Amino acid sequence: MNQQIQHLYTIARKPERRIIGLMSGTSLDGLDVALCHISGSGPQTQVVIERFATVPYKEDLKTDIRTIFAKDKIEFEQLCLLNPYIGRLHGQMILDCLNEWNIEPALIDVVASHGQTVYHAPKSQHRRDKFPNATLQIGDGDHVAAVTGIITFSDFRQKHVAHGGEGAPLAVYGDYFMFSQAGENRLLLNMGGIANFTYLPADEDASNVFTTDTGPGNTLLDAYARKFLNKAYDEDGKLAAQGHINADLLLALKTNPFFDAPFPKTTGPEVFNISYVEAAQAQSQTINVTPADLMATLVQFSADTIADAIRRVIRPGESYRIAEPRVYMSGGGAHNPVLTSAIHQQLPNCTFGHTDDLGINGDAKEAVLFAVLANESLAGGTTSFGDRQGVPTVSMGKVSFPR
Ligand SMILES: Nc1ncnc2c1ncn2[C@@H]1O[C@H](COP(=O)(O)OP(=O)(O)OP(=O)(O)O)[C@@H](O)[C@H]1O
Ligand SMILES: CC(=O)N[C@H]1[C@@H]2OC[C@@H](O2)[C@@H](O)[C@@H]1O[C@H](C)C(=O)O
Repeated sequence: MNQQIQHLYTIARKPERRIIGLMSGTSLDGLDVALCHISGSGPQTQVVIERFATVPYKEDLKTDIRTIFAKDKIEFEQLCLLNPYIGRLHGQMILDCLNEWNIEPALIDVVASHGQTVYHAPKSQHRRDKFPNATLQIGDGDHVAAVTGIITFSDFRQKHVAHGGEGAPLAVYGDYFMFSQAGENRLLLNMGGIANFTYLPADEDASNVFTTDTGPGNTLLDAYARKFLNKAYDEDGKLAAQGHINADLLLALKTNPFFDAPFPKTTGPEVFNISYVEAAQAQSQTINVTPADLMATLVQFSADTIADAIRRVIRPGESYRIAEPRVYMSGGGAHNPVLTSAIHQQLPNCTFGHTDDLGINGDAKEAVLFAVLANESLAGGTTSFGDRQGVPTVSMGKVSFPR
């Protein structure tokens, strides 16, 4: 037997694994690196985050990624070059973290690498009959494995697509395994570039669990922070707090079939970008709105579309009806007080917490998700989520051996 397969087999049989989960999201702020101790699998999964760091991306890397990121037309050479480049860079970032944490790479069982999404195209978006749902993540796992010497799981989303899903959100699996709690209706709301939530019913019935994107989280706020402030984001919503919501623009922003589509659904910056806002401004004759008013309106746009989606779950008479949900926030948007208080106002019947209250750092949650998915591929894979669309019972992640 190939020694590397023997090694993988040994790891799969361990009662507890040390897995590094990696996530580089749509905000392009950096690589989230979560070193997790994981035991059990499926609903018995137990995770302890041993270390966590966000390794910030340098400006030139962000610029390189933005040349192809969420763009319909790109230079193919750039895509081809970035694929190994990001893989190697992520590998090096892992080594740097381990060095800082004084942990030998040999003590890590596997790496679970999401890579960088460069284009997301569910069928509802591309609308080209003969093509399936599609999504593309780069930063090839072979390069991560070669640089770190650690077996690497990567490219998690393709199996989901292969079984009819949109390739996202995958949070449904990790959220159910880590956060489902009998007796409490929970909504796990993650606000990254794009916002999504997982519904976890109090009866823990897996066949009713799902995650859906709700639309923009921070992606438009960040785009205009770069434009107006020359900063990566509007820190603590300071600019937004100075503005007034423009009702006409807000209405135009909310006019998009994505918001009426059934759950679960996904989207990305391919749709919600500066051109989208400019089209809404033209349509609502609000091109002269001030930067502060635009920012205030965009925050309200994120808050309203998040709250509208959640209301569809909790409103009496709807099929997903639930009572007294507690909303646990995570992701960078949870640090924006203007955004969070707008959501609180929109959902007066919900109580609010943070995933940190449940033992998982909200900034690490998505990186932890990929560690959990790799753990599931190694040692689990039997939990069924029923026939609900978008939650196929599959093992995810392709294996790259270091040699
Ligand atoms: N103090 C703060 N004030 C305002 N916004 C903040 C603050 N801290 C973080 N953010 C926002 O959070 C973003 C980063 O969020 P996060 O890392 O969760 O996104 P991501 O994982 O890249 O996105 P996605 O989940 O869509 O893939 C920043 O770009 C910024 O918009
Ligand atoms: C295609 C893609 O990368 N989607 C991301 C993105 O970031 C948030 C939201 O959009 C979510 O659908 C997904 O990530 C999380 C980790 C998920 O799959 O659950």
